[in-house]
Amino acid sequence: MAVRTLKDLLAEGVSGRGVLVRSDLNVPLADGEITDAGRILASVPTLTQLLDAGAKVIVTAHLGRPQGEPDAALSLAPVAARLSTELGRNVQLAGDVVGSDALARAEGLTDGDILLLENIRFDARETSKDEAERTKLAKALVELVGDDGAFVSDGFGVVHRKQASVYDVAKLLPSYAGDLVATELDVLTRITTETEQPYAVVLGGSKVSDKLAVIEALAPKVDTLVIGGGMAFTFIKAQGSPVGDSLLQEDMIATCKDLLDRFGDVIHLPHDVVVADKFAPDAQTSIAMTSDGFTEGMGLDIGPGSVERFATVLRSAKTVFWNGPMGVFEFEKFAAGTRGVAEAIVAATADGAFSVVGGGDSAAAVRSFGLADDAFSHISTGGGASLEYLEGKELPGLAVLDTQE
Ligand SMILES: Nc1ncnc2c1ncn2[C@@H]1O[C@H](COP(=O)(O)OP(=O)(O)O)[C@@H](O)[C@H]1O
Ligand SMILES: O=C(OP(=O)(O)O)[C@H](O)COP(=O)(O)O
Repeated sequence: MAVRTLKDLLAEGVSGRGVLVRSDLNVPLADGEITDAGRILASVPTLTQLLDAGAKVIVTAHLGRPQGEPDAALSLAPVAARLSTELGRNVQLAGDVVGSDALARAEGLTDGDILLLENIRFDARETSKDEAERTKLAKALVELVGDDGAFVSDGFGVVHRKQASVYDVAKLLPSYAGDLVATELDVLTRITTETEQPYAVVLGGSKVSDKLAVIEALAPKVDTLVIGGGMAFTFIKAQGSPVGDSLLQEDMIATCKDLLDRFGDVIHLPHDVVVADKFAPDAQTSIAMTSDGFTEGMGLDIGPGSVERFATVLRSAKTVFWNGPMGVFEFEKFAAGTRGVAEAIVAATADGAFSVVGGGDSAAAVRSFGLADDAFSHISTGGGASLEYLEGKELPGLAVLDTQE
């Protein structure tokens, strides 16, 4: 694959040119406050180089999953403020995505200025399945940077999405991979080409349908597949136990049953879980064995016995990839599973394993436990993107950068 890089663009010269940068600034928020700025910090090197070289930088990014219309709770305003601090420059925030305010601000940029567009997913065309609709939005983005503009794809966490600001726009402008995308790919290439056994993958989190879809391709490649978090309950249900009001992907129960039949020796599921009477930090909790299941409440963490078992397999792994918290770690009562898994991976890393933690919330979790970034071999900004790469799938946001030279 031949991809032009940021270095190539800087060598061509960007002074006075409009450069559209797709970053992944999808950071976790609590009461409007950023709880982990990892993705913002990771976007800084590419942006700084472009600004120092005199580009007029326009950044586009998403926050959460709004339903194609403005949602004040998912405005990028807190992100613009934090990015200003990290860059040491004023980051203007447009009041819209590609509307009159964005256009006026883009026209007003001078060399070395930076503008952040409002949450791109406020525009329904961003995630449309209809290519013509996505192309219309991509064209509006191109208009903001002008005819001699360029596109830098730096949002690694979103390169697995065939979306207007990730994929379609790259067909319309000279396009380059940013430094973050290049760094992340280097690490993932190492995991896939220099994989030392035992190779363990740990999956959890709440994006259940996305992640169940990767297991089929991943299971034959790994020695151990540890499954916790919201992911686990569809498997537990497939084993025949009730799971109360836990996260459940009904239409995947049969698939999970089939996966267990074929990869039962590789897949490790929790045998106990922490059940809460409500989704709240002060919920009443109990431990349920998954062989019995539970009819009331919801499973919000793996149980203590499962933490021990998972930790034992992970401590002896030589390659580990982890995406998705084991429980609702944001509430202290449900953080023990994620903390236990994190500590086991740290111990394996200290013993020489190559470990990668990926995903916005997974990275936030390990930092919230006070574990140093260098306790792991790499903390990736992409969870789903990394998983799809490890699965061997073509990532649209990368494939579109291929110049086939
Ligand atoms: N059992 C569970 N029930 C509901 N939510 C869960 C459960 N376990 C984990 N989560 C939630 O999953 C979220 C992270 O999921 P996800 O976005 O898939 O991870 P990442 O961002 O690391 O890729 C966290 O906010 C966490 O609270
Ligand atoms: O948070 C993200 O992915 P992740 O949870 O897999 O790390 C990315 O910003 C992509 O978001 P999306 O899964 O809503 O497309």
